[in-house]
Amino acid sequence: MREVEQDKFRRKALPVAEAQAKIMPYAKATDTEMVSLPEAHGRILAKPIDAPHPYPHFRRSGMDGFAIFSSDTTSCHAGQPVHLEVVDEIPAGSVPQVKLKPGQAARIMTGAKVPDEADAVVMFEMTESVLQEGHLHIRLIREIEPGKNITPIGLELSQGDVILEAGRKLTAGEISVLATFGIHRVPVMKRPRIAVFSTGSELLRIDEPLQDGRIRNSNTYLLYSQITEAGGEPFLFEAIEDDLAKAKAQVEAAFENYDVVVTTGGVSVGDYDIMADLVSGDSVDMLFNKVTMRPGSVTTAAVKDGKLLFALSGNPGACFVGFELFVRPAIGRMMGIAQPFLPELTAELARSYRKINNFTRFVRGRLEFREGKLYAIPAELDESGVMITIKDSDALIVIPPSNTGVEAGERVTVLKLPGGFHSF
Ligand SMILES: Nc1nc2c(c(=O)[nH]1)N[C@H]1C(S)=C(S)[C@@H](COP(=O)(O)OP(=O)(O)OC[C@H]3O[C@@H](n4cnc5c(N)ncnc54)[C@H](O)[C@@H]3O)O[C@H]1N2
Ligand code: MOO
Repeated sequence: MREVEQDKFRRKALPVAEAQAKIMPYAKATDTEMVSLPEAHGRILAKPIDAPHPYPHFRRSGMDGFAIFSSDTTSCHAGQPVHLEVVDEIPAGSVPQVKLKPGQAARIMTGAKVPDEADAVVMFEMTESVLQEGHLHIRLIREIEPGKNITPIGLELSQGDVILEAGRKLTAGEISVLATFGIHRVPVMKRPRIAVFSTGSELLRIDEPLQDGRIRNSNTYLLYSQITEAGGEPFLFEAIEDDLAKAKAQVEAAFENYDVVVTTGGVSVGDYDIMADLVSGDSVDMLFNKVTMRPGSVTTAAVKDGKLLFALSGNPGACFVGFELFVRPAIGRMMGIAQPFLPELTAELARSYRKINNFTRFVRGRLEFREGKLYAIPAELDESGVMITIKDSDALIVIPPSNTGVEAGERVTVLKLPGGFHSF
Protein backbone atom coordinates (compact mmCIF):
# COMPACT_ATOMS: atom_id res chain seq x y z
CA MET A 1 0.00 0.00 0.00
CA ARG A 2 1.36 3.43 -0.91
CA GLU A 3 2.21 5.69 1.98
CA VAL A 4 -0.39 8.31 1.07
CA GLU A 5 -3.07 5.64 1.07
CA GLN A 6 -2.15 4.60 4.57
CA ASP A 7 -2.31 8.26 5.65
CA LYS A 8 -5.99 8.32 4.74
CA PHE A 9 -6.68 5.98 7.64
CA ARG A 10 -4.39 7.66 10.18
CA ARG A 11 -6.24 10.85 10.75
CA LYS A 12 -6.17 13.06 13.79
CA ALA A 13 -9.62 14.53 14.34
CA LEU A 14 -9.73 18.16 15.46
CA PRO A 15 -12.64 19.84 17.24
CA VAL A 16 -14.48 22.32 14.99
CA ALA A 17 -13.16 25.41 16.78
CA GLU A 18 -9.55 24.20 16.51
CA ALA A 19 -9.98 23.41 12.84
CA GLN A 20 -11.49 26.86 12.26
CA ALA A 21 -8.56 28.45 14.10
CA LYS A 22 -6.11 26.65 11.80
CA ILE A 23 -7.77 28.12 8.73
CA MET A 24 -8.18 31.73 9.75
CA PRO A 25 -4.51 32.84 9.51
CA TYR A 26 -4.64 31.97 5.80
CA ALA A 27 -7.84 33.94 5.17
CA LYS A 28 -5.88 36.97 3.94
CA ALA A 29 -7.65 40.24 3.21
CA THR A 30 -8.58 40.76 -0.43
CA ASP A 31 -7.81 44.03 -2.22
CA THR A 32 -10.29 46.85 -2.28
CA GLU A 33 -12.07 48.34 -5.28
CA MET A 34 -14.38 51.26 -5.97
CA VAL A 35 -17.85 50.44 -7.27
CA SER A 36 -20.95 52.46 -8.05
CA LEU A 37 -23.55 52.67 -5.30
CA PRO A 38 -26.04 50.20 -6.83
CA GLU A 39 -23.19 47.75 -7.40
CA ALA A 40 -22.24 48.07 -3.75
CA HIS A 41 -25.36 46.19 -2.65
CA GLY A 42 -24.38 43.08 -0.72
CA ARG A 43 -20.69 44.03 -0.73
CA ILE A 44 -18.47 44.64 2.30
CA LEU A 45 -17.37 48.20 3.03
CA ALA A 46 -13.58 48.49 2.90
CA LYS A 47 -13.10 51.79 4.76
CA PRO A 48 -15.06 53.64 7.44
CA ILE A 49 -17.20 56.48 6.07
CA ASP A 50 -17.67 59.75 7.98
CA ALA A 51 -20.57 62.12 7.46
CA PRO A 52 -19.33 64.94 5.19
CA HIS A 53 -22.14 67.19 6.44
CA PRO A 54 -24.83 67.13 9.10
CA TYR A 55 -28.11 65.46 8.22
CA PRO A 56 -30.44 67.07 7.69
CA HIS A 57 -28.29 70.03 6.74
CA PHE A 58 -31.10 72.59 6.94
CA ARG A 59 -34.11 72.96 9.24
CA ARG A 60 -36.76 70.97 7.42
CA SER A 61 -40.51 71.07 7.60
CA GLY A 62 -42.08 67.71 8.43
CA MET A 63 -45.55 68.73 7.25
CA ASP A 64 -47.40 70.71 4.62
CA GLY A 65 -48.54 73.81 6.52
CA PHE A 66 -47.39 77.22 7.68
CA ALA A 67 -44.12 78.26 9.27
CA ILE A 68 -44.87 80.55 12.19
CA PHE A 69 -43.56 82.08 15.42
CA SER A 70 -44.90 79.79 18.14
CA SER A 71 -44.98 82.78 20.48
CA ASP A 72 -47.75 84.26 18.28
CA THR A 73 -50.03 81.43 19.42
CA THR A 74 -49.51 81.85 23.16
CA SER A 75 -52.88 81.70 24.98
CA CYS A 76 -54.71 81.18 21.71
CA HIS A 77 -57.94 79.11 21.90
CA ALA A 78 -61.30 78.81 20.15
CA GLY A 79 -62.64 81.88 21.97
CA GLN A 80 -59.47 83.84 21.23
CA PRO A 81 -58.19 82.94 17.77
CA VAL A 82 -55.01 84.33 16.24
CA HIS A 83 -54.74 85.65 12.70
CA LEU A 84 -51.39 85.51 10.90
CA GLU A 85 -50.69 87.09 7.54
CA VAL A 86 -49.32 84.70 4.89
CA VAL A 87 -46.34 86.47 3.29
CA ASP A 88 -44.34 83.73 1.54
CA GLU A 89 -44.70 80.35 -0.14
CA ILE A 90 -41.88 77.82 0.15
CA PRO A 91 -42.05 74.65 -1.96
CA ALA A 92 -39.60 71.81 -1.21
CA GLY A 93 -36.28 72.57 -2.86
CA SER A 94 -36.66 76.37 -2.49
CA VAL A 95 -35.39 78.68 0.15
CA PRO A 96 -37.51 81.29 1.97
CA GLN A 97 -37.73 84.63 0.12
CA VAL A 98 -39.19 86.79 2.90
CA LYS A 99 -37.79 87.49 6.33
CA LEU A 100 -40.71 86.62 8.59
CA LYS A 101 -41.85 88.99 11.30
CA PRO A 102 -44.08 88.17 14.27
CA GLY A 103 -47.70 88.06 13.15
CA GLN A 104 -46.69 86.55 9.83
CA ALA A 105 -46.62 83.02 8.40
CA ALA A 106 -45.07 81.34 5.35
CA ARG A 107 -46.91 78.65 3.45
CA ILE A 108 -44.49 75.71 3.42
CA MET A 109 -44.38 72.17 1.98
CA THR A 110 -43.08 68.98 3.52
CA GLY A 111 -39.30 68.80 3.09
CA ALA A 112 -38.87 72.54 2.48
CA LYS A 113 -36.43 74.74 4.37
CA VAL A 114 -38.08 76.51 7.31
CA PRO A 115 -37.37 80.26 7.50
CA ASP A 116 -34.64 80.90 10.11
CA GLU A 117 -36.93 83.18 12.10
CA ALA A 118 -39.81 80.66 12.40
CA ASP A 119 -39.74 78.09 15.20
CA ALA A 120 -42.78 75.94 14.38
CA VAL A 121 -44.86 74.62 11.49
CA VAL A 122 -48.58 74.24 11.87
CA MET A 123 -50.33 71.73 9.60
CA PHE A 124 -52.83 72.99 7.04
CA GLU A 125 -55.57 71.00 8.78
CA MET A 126 -55.20 73.07 11.95
CA THR A 127 -55.70 76.38 10.13
CA GLU A 128 -58.49 78.19 8.37
CA SER A 129 -57.81 80.66 5.56
CA VAL A 130 -59.37 84.11 5.87
CA LEU A 131 -59.09 87.25 3.77
CA GLN A 132 -58.52 90.41 5.75
CA GLU A 133 -58.32 93.70 3.86
CA GLY A 134 -57.43 91.80 0.70
CA HIS A 135 -54.57 89.90 2.36
CA LEU A 136 -54.55 86.16 2.95
CA HIS A 137 -54.42 85.23 6.63
CA ILE A 138 -54.63 82.01 8.58
CA ARG A 139 -56.74 81.60 11.64
CA LEU A 140 -55.43 79.46 14.50
CA ILE A 141 -57.37 78.38 17.55
CA ARG A 142 -54.70 76.32 19.35
CA GLU A 143 -51.32 76.97 20.89
CA ILE A 144 -48.41 75.55 18.89
CA GLU A 145 -45.34 74.53 20.83
CA PRO A 146 -41.85 75.64 19.76
CA GLY A 147 -40.12 73.17 17.43
CA LYS A 148 -43.38 71.61 16.26
CA ASN A 149 -42.97 69.80 12.90
CA ILE A 150 -39.43 71.07 12.36
CA THR A 151 -36.60 68.58 11.91
CA PRO A 152 -33.49 70.23 13.37
CA ILE A 153 -30.10 70.30 11.62
CA GLY A 154 -28.09 67.16 12.41
CA LEU A 155 -31.03 65.27 13.97
CA GLU A 156 -29.78 62.04 12.35
CA LEU A 157 -26.05 62.68 12.12
CA SER A 158 -23.58 65.49 12.83
CA GLN A 159 -20.76 66.31 10.44
CA GLY A 160 -17.81 63.97 11.06
CA ASP A 161 -19.87 61.25 12.75
CA VAL A 162 -18.93 57.75 11.59
CA ILE A 163 -21.76 56.68 9.29
CA LEU A 164 -20.57 53.14 8.63
CA GLU A 165 -17.69 51.06 9.95
CA ALA A 166 -15.39 49.10 7.66
CA GLY A 167 -16.42 45.44 7.41
CA ARG A 168 -20.10 46.24 7.25
CA LYS A 169 -22.30 44.50 4.69
CA LEU A 170 -24.10 47.03 2.52
CA THR A 171 -27.81 46.37 2.23
CA ALA A 172 -30.84 48.63 1.92
CA GLY A 173 -30.27 50.75 5.03
CA GLU A 174 -26.56 51.29 4.40
CA ILE A 175 -27.11 52.02 0.70
CA SER A 176 -29.67 54.70 1.48
CA VAL A 177 -27.32 56.34 3.99
CA LEU A 178 -24.51 56.41 1.42
CA ALA A 179 -26.86 57.89 -1.18
CA THR A 180 -27.97 60.55 1.30
CA PHE A 181 -24.37 61.66 1.76
CA GLY A 182 -23.58 61.63 -1.95
CA ILE A 183 -21.19 58.71 -1.67
CA HIS A 184 -21.79 57.45 -5.19
CA ARG A 185 -18.51 55.53 -5.52
CA VAL A 186 -18.01 53.14 -2.65
CA PRO A 187 -14.78 51.46 -1.46
CA VAL A 188 -15.58 47.75 -1.05
CA MET A 189 -13.55 44.60 -0.53
CA LYS A 190 -12.96 42.55 -3.66
CA ARG A 191 -14.99 39.36 -3.65
CA PRO A 192 -12.68 36.38 -3.13
CA ARG A 193 -12.54 34.39 -6.38
CA ILE A 194 -13.31 30.79 -5.61
CA ALA A 195 -12.78 27.81 -7.91
CA VAL A 196 -15.26 24.98 -7.39
CA PHE A 197 -14.62 21.38 -8.40
CA SER A 198 -16.72 18.35 -7.70
CA THR A 199 -14.94 15.05 -7.95
CA GLY A 200 -16.35 11.65 -8.76
CA SER A 201 -16.73 9.50 -11.86
CA GLU A 202 -20.38 8.95 -10.90
CA LEU A 203 -21.26 12.58 -11.55
CA LEU A 204 -23.41 13.60 -14.48
CA ARG A 205 -23.76 17.18 -15.65
CA ILE A 206 -27.08 18.72 -14.67
CA ASP A 207 -28.19 18.78 -18.32
CA GLU A 208 -27.49 15.07 -18.87
CA PRO A 209 -30.17 12.36 -18.77
CA LEU A 210 -30.01 9.96 -15.86
CA GLN A 211 -27.88 6.84 -16.16
CA ASP A 212 -27.97 3.78 -13.97
CA GLY A 213 -25.54 4.08 -11.08
CA ARG A 214 -24.80 7.74 -11.74
CA ILE A 215 -26.19 10.94 -10.20
CA ARG A 216 -26.29 14.56 -11.25
CA ASN A 217 -23.71 16.88 -9.76
CA SER A 218 -25.73 18.93 -7.29
CA ASN A 219 -22.89 19.95 -4.96
CA THR A 220 -21.28 22.28 -7.48
CA TYR A 221 -24.51 24.29 -7.57
CA LEU A 222 -25.05 24.03 -3.84
CA LEU A 223 -21.59 25.57 -3.44
CA TYR A 224 -22.25 28.18 -6.11
CA SER A 225 -25.19 29.44 -4.06
CA GLN A 226 -23.39 29.24 -0.74
CA ILE A 227 -20.31 31.06 -2.06
CA THR A 228 -22.41 33.78 -3.66
CA GLU A 229 -24.45 34.22 -0.51
CA ALA A 230 -21.26 34.45 1.58
CA GLY A 231 -19.94 37.24 -0.68
CA GLY A 232 -17.45 35.25 -2.76
CA GLU A 233 -17.33 34.96 -6.53
CA PRO A 234 -17.68 31.32 -7.59
CA PHE A 235 -16.09 29.88 -10.73
CA LEU A 236 -17.46 26.48 -11.65
CA PHE A 237 -15.34 23.82 -13.29
CA GLU A 238 -16.29 20.52 -14.88
CA ALA A 239 -16.40 17.68 -12.36
CA ILE A 240 -13.07 15.90 -12.01
CA GLU A 241 -13.08 12.18 -12.55
CA ASP A 242 -11.44 9.95 -9.96
CA ASP A 243 -7.93 10.27 -11.34
CA LEU A 244 -5.29 11.64 -8.99
CA ALA A 245 -2.90 13.00 -11.61
CA LYS A 246 -5.67 14.84 -13.45
CA ALA A 247 -7.17 16.17 -10.23
CA LYS A 248 -3.79 17.39 -9.06
CA ALA A 249 -3.12 19.19 -12.32
CA GLN A 250 -6.55 20.82 -12.33
CA VAL A 251 -6.45 21.90 -8.71
CA GLU A 252 -2.91 23.25 -9.05
CA ALA A 253 -3.86 25.20 -12.15
CA ALA A 254 -6.80 26.69 -10.27
CA PHE A 255 -4.50 28.05 -7.57
CA GLU A 256 -2.77 30.16 -10.24
CA ASN A 257 -5.93 32.11 -10.96
CA TYR A 258 -8.17 31.94 -7.91
CA ASP A 259 -7.93 32.96 -4.26
CA VAL A 260 -9.46 29.77 -2.83
CA VAL A 261 -10.18 26.30 -4.19
CA VAL A 262 -13.15 24.29 -2.93
CA THR A 263 -13.66 20.67 -3.91
CA THR A 264 -16.29 18.16 -2.87
CA GLY A 265 -16.06 14.41 -2.75
CA GLY A 266 -13.18 11.99 -2.69
CA VAL A 267 -11.96 12.85 0.81
CA SER A 268 -12.87 9.63 2.57
CA VAL A 269 -10.98 6.34 2.61
CA GLY A 270 -12.41 4.79 -0.55
CA ASP A 271 -10.22 3.41 -3.32
CA TYR A 272 -10.99 6.41 -5.54
CA ASP A 273 -10.93 9.12 -2.85
CA ILE A 274 -8.37 11.20 -4.70
CA MET A 275 -8.62 14.38 -2.69
CA ALA A 276 -7.50 12.52 0.40
CA ASP A 277 -4.41 11.44 -1.54
CA LEU A 278 -3.88 14.88 -3.02
CA VAL A 279 -3.73 16.65 0.35
CA SER A 280 -1.44 13.96 1.75
CA GLY A 281 1.04 14.54 -1.04
CA ASP A 282 3.84 17.09 -0.90
CA SER A 283 2.31 19.69 -3.24
CA VAL A 284 0.13 21.16 -0.49
CA ASP A 285 0.39 21.57 3.30
CA MET A 286 -2.48 19.88 5.05
CA LEU A 287 -4.09 21.78 7.93
CA PHE A 288 -6.47 18.99 8.97
CA ASN A 289 -8.23 16.04 7.37
CA LYS A 290 -10.69 15.07 10.06
CA VAL A 291 -12.98 17.06 12.34
CA THR A 292 -14.89 15.78 15.37
CA MET A 293 -18.20 16.60 13.76
CA ARG A 294 -20.97 14.95 11.82
CA PRO A 295 -21.81 15.33 9.08
CA GLY A 296 -18.54 16.22 7.43
CA SER A 297 -16.09 14.39 9.67
CA VAL A 298 -13.77 13.98 6.69
CA THR A 299 -13.73 17.73 5.95
CA THR A 300 -10.21 18.59 4.92
CA ALA A 301 -8.31 21.84 4.54
CA ALA A 302 -4.87 22.50 3.13
CA VAL A 303 -2.72 25.41 2.03
CA LYS A 304 -0.85 25.85 -1.22
CA ASP A 305 1.41 28.89 -1.60
CA GLY A 306 -0.55 30.64 1.16
CA LYS A 307 -3.93 29.93 -0.48
CA LEU A 308 -6.65 27.81 1.09
CA LEU A 309 -7.91 24.53 -0.34
CA PHE A 310 -11.09 23.14 1.18
CA ALA A 311 -11.82 19.54 0.33
CA LEU A 312 -15.38 19.07 1.50
CA SER A 313 -17.15 15.77 1.73
CA GLY A 314 -19.14 14.63 -1.29
CA ASN A 315 -22.19 13.78 0.73
CA PRO A 316 -24.48 16.76 0.12
CA GLY A 317 -25.37 17.26 3.80
CA ALA A 318 -21.72 17.14 4.80
CA CYS A 319 -20.68 19.42 1.94
CA PHE A 320 -23.30 21.95 3.05
CA VAL A 321 -22.25 21.90 6.70
CA GLY A 322 -18.53 21.88 5.87
CA PHE A 323 -19.02 25.04 3.82
CA GLU A 324 -20.98 26.83 6.55
CA LEU A 325 -18.49 26.00 9.30
CA PHE A 326 -15.22 26.49 7.41
CA VAL A 327 -15.48 28.12 4.00
CA ARG A 328 -18.00 30.82 4.92
CA PRO A 329 -15.90 32.15 7.83
CA ALA A 330 -12.79 32.18 5.64
CA ILE A 331 -14.56 34.16 2.90
CA GLY A 332 -15.95 36.53 5.54
CA ARG A 333 -12.55 37.08 7.12
CA MET A 334 -10.98 37.74 3.70
CA MET A 335 -13.48 40.55 3.29
CA GLY A 336 -12.89 41.97 6.77
CA ILE A 337 -16.20 40.95 8.34
CA ALA A 338 -15.61 41.20 12.09
CA GLN A 339 -17.74 38.18 12.99
CA PRO A 340 -17.69 35.84 10.00
CA PHE A 341 -19.05 32.75 11.79
CA LEU A 342 -22.71 31.72 11.80
CA PRO A 343 -24.45 33.52 14.67
CA GLU A 344 -25.23 31.36 17.73
CA LEU A 345 -28.65 31.38 19.36
CA THR A 346 -30.13 29.32 22.16
CA ALA A 347 -33.36 27.42 21.55
CA GLU A 348 -35.44 24.69 23.09
CA LEU A 349 -35.26 21.36 21.28
CA ALA A 350 -38.81 20.71 20.06
CA ARG A 351 -38.34 16.98 19.43
CA SER A 352 -35.99 14.51 21.08
CA TYR A 353 -32.85 13.70 19.11
CA ARG A 354 -31.73 10.28 20.24
CA LYS A 355 -28.89 9.38 17.89
CA ILE A 356 -25.74 8.38 19.72
CA ASN A 357 -22.85 10.65 18.84
CA ASN A 358 -19.15 10.33 19.35
CA PHE A 359 -18.75 13.64 17.58
CA THR A 360 -20.63 16.92 17.79
CA ARG A 361 -23.52 16.76 15.38
CA PHE A 362 -24.73 19.75 13.36
CA VAL A 363 -28.28 18.77 12.63
CA ARG A 364 -30.13 20.79 10.06
CA GLY A 365 -33.47 22.01 11.30
CA ARG A 366 -36.16 24.64 11.42
CA LEU A 367 -36.56 27.42 13.96
CA GLU A 368 -39.97 28.44 15.16
CA PHE A 369 -41.09 31.16 17.54
CA ARG A 370 -44.05 30.12 19.68
CA GLU A 371 -45.37 32.53 22.28
CA GLY A 372 -42.11 34.42 22.37
CA LYS A 373 -39.92 31.33 22.70
CA LEU A 374 -37.53 29.93 20.13
CA TYR A 375 -37.83 26.23 19.29
CA ALA A 376 -35.48 24.14 17.17
CA ILE A 377 -37.04 21.31 15.18
CA PRO A 378 -34.54 18.82 13.75
CA ALA A 379 -35.19 17.65 10.18
CA GLU A 380 -36.70 14.16 9.93
CA LEU A 381 -34.00 13.09 7.49
CA ASP A 382 -30.62 14.48 8.46
CA GLU A 383 -28.19 11.85 7.23
CA SER A 384 -25.07 13.08 5.54
CA GLY A 385 -26.14 11.68 2.17
CA VAL A 386 -29.59 13.33 2.33
CA MET A 387 -29.98 16.45 0.25
CA ILE A 388 -33.72 17.17 0.32
CA THR A 389 -34.02 18.71 3.81
CA ILE A 390 -31.27 21.28 3.27
CA LYS A 391 -33.85 23.48 1.59
CA ASP A 392 -36.14 23.53 4.63
CA SER A 393 -33.49 24.35 7.21
CA ASP A 394 -32.72 27.70 8.73
CA ALA A 395 -30.28 26.55 11.39
CA LEU A 396 -27.80 23.89 12.37
CA ILE A 397 -28.76 22.45 15.74
CA VAL A 398 -25.63 21.64 17.76
CA ILE A 399 -25.98 18.24 19.43
CA PRO A 400 -22.96 17.55 21.66
CA PRO A 401 -21.36 14.10 21.84
CA SER A 402 -23.64 11.88 23.94
CA ASN A 403 -24.62 8.27 24.64
CA THR A 404 -28.27 9.12 24.98
CA GLY A 405 -29.00 12.02 22.65
CA VAL A 406 -30.86 15.16 23.73
CA GLU A 407 -34.44 15.16 25.01
CA ALA A 408 -37.21 17.46 23.85
CA GLY A 409 -37.35 20.49 26.14
CA GLU A 410 -33.59 20.71 26.63
CA ARG A 411 -31.81 23.86 25.62
CA VAL A 412 -29.53 23.63 22.61
CA THR A 413 -27.22 25.96 20.77
CA VAL A 414 -28.27 26.64 17.20
CA LEU A 415 -26.22 28.23 14.45
CA LYS A 416 -28.46 30.46 12.36
CA LEU A 417 -28.06 29.91 8.65
CA PRO A 418 -28.21 32.99 6.44
CA GLY A 419 -31.61 34.09 5.14
CA GLY A 420 -35.00 34.25 6.74
CA PHE A 421 -36.99 31.75 8.78
CA HIS A 422 -38.86 29.03 6.89
CA SER A 423 -41.75 29.13 9.37
CA PHE A 424 -42.72 32.71 8.56
N1 LIG B 1 -15.03 2.93 5.04
C1 LIG B 1 -15.48 4.16 5.24
N2 LIG B 1 -16.35 4.69 4.37
C2 LIG B 1 -16.82 5.93 4.56
C3 LIG B 1 -16.41 6.68 5.69
C4 LIG B 1 -15.49 6.12 6.57
O1 LIG B 1 -15.08 6.74 7.55
N3 LIG B 1 -15.04 4.85 6.30
N4 LIG B 1 -16.96 7.90 5.88
C5 LIG B 1 -18.28 8.10 5.35
C6 LIG B 1 -18.66 9.45 5.52
S1 LIG B 1 -19.07 9.92 7.08
C7 LIG B 1 -18.77 10.30 4.50
S2 LIG B 1 -19.33 11.88 4.76
C8 LIG B 1 -18.42 9.93 3.14
C9 LIG B 1 -17.48 10.97 2.59
O2 LIG B 1 -17.12 10.59 1.34
P1 LIG B 1 -16.34 11.55 0.36
O3 LIG B 1 -16.31 12.93 0.89
O4 LIG B 1 -15.09 10.92 0.01
O5 LIG B 1 -17.33 11.65 -0.87
P2 LIG B 1 -17.60 10.60 -2.00
O6 LIG B 1 -17.25 9.23 -1.55
O7 LIG B 1 -16.96 11.11 -3.22
O8 LIG B 1 -19.15 10.75 -2.12
C10 LIG B 1 -20.03 10.51 -1.06
C11 LIG B 1 -21.46 10.53 -1.57
O9 LIG B 1 -21.78 11.79 -2.09
C12 LIG B 1 -22.14 11.73 -3.46
N5 LIG B 1 -21.60 12.91 -4.17
C13 LIG B 1 -20.30 13.14 -4.36
N6 LIG B 1 -20.14 14.27 -5.05
C14 LIG B 1 -21.36 14.75 -5.32
C15 LIG B 1 -21.84 15.87 -6.02
N7 LIG B 1 -21.01 16.76 -6.60
N8 LIG B 1 -23.18 16.08 -6.08
C16 LIG B 1 -24.02 15.19 -5.49
N9 LIG B 1 -23.61 14.10 -4.79
C17 LIG B 1 -22.31 13.86 -4.74
C18 LIG B 1 -21.50 10.46 -3.95
O10 LIG B 1 -22.09 9.97 -5.10
C19 LIG B 1 -21.65 9.57 -2.74
O11 LIG B 1 -22.94 9.03 -2.69
O12 LIG B 1 -17.78 8.68 3.08
C20 LIG B 1 -18.39 7.68 3.89
N10 LIG B 1 -17.72 6.46 3.66
O1 MOO C 1 -18.36 12.77 7.54
MO1 MOO C 1 -19.79 12.05 7.21
O2 MOO C 1 -20.48 13.48 6.56
O3 MOO C 1 -19.84 12.45 8.94
O4 MOO C 1 -21.41 11.62 7.51
